[in-house]
Amino acid sequence: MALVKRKSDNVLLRTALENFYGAAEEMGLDEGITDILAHSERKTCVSVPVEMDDGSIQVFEGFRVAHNSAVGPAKGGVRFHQDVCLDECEALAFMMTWKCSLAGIPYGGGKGGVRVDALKLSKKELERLSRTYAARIEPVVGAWTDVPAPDVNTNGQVMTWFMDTISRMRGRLEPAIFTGKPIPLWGSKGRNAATGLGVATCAIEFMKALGKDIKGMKCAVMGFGNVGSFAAKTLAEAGAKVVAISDITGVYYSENGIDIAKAFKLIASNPKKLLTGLDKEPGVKMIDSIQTCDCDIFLPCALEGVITEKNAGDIKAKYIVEGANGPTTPEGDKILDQRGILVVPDFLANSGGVIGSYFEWCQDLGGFFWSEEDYNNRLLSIMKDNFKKVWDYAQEHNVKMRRAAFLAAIKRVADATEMRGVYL
Ligand SMILES: NC(=O)C1=CN([C@@H]2O[C@H](COP(=O)(O)OP(=O)(O)OC[C@H]3O[C@@H](n4cnc5c(N)ncnc54)[C@H](OP(=O)(O)O)[C@@H]3O)[C@@H](O)[C@H]2O)C=CC1
Ligand SMILES: O=C(O)CCC(=O)C(=O)O
Repeated sequence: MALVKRKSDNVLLRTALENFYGAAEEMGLDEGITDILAHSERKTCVSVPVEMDDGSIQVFEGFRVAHNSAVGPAKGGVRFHQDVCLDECEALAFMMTWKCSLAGIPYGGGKGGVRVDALKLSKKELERLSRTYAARIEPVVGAWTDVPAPDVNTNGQVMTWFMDTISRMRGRLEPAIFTGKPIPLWGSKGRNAATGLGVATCAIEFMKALGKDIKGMKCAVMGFGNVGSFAAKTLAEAGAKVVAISDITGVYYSENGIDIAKAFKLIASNPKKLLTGLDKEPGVKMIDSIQTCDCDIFLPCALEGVITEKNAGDIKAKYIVEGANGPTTPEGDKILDQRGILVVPDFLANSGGVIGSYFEWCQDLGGFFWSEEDYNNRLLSIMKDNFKKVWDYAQEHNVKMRRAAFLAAIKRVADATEMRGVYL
């Protein structure tokens, strides 16, 4: 029977599936294996009732998806955001499978989330939400089954509530179920900065591969959360000029470069970690769109679907390094390609986070912790090797880096699936 391709109205799932099917077809992947890999192994939906501070009850929707575990346990973050839905979690879990495969680490893909405007919750409400979500997904997570981590609006504190709740339920400490934990609680020195450091390292290696120097290059970083802030910091430290940064309060631009250390101080002093007030700094002004601002390298590090057919034609950057998951729609991608704008794809550029989580998981299982220097040296060495692998393949076969990365990533999972058999 001919392969019936899955479709979705969700932009992220549609993008992920289209990219996957395109690569699977190009590599001549068996249709049965293609169909297995186009589906998720497990999709869990839970309700998350929370007692609010005013005594009322609100019920939120929660999800956890394990896309594929042929290579190893599912691995991927948990997102708290008002747009979270099952299709979005599935798309992100799907992309985690390819990310872990490309990175050469022993995991499949997972992702989860709660549909909630996290910024509207008090700390106590956030704790109750986190603990109830953890309790409800308890049957499907574990150090050898599915290992969650931070993503949008979750952090080390949330991972601690998750870990503590499940440890209490199981009557034993379960540190290796969650990564991205604080350092005193079985976390790793280096994990907090790992994703942004990896994104910036890809940008630096990218410029090197093109025979250019990152020093003085104008960079615009969208999103100043975990990924964007450390990407901007690393780029600035490497001598790049970070001309624009943004968060939900707007886009801050300075042609002389934003003082990233000041931006860090500002978010540290803001209860919601916002950049409010940065425009009061000398030379900084607010602009409308970071996507189309004047820069050499654009690094989307916030949310998905921000480069589309509506703005891809106006992008001034010549290079894009995708820190966020799924920032470019297939239509946007086509326009970037026609315009000769080169893109380092998300699941290569932002893989430093999950590679760092893998280090933390290894350390938790062994109860032996590394220095930050060891952690970063290993991380950078893997990131540079992986960038080179994808770059070289793309050059040799005259394909885009996104296609090259998909081809390499799918092969490892398809081989594992075939060798283990389809009855997983
Ligand atoms: N954390 C990790 O280790 C990894 C994360 N990723 C991906 O990176 C991306 C960012 O994640 P992460 O940094 O962890 O999330 P955070 O929650 O730490 O930060 C998200 C940032 O995006 C900003 N943001 C949200 N909406 C908008 C918008 N419409 N315009 C501009 N900025 C916006 C937020 O602003 P504000 O603070 O004002 O809300 C915040 O600065 C996501 O796609 C995530 O899946 C990928 C790999 C690993
Ligand atoms: O650290 C991890 O396990 C996963 C991080 C993540 O969610 C991602 O890479 O998108």
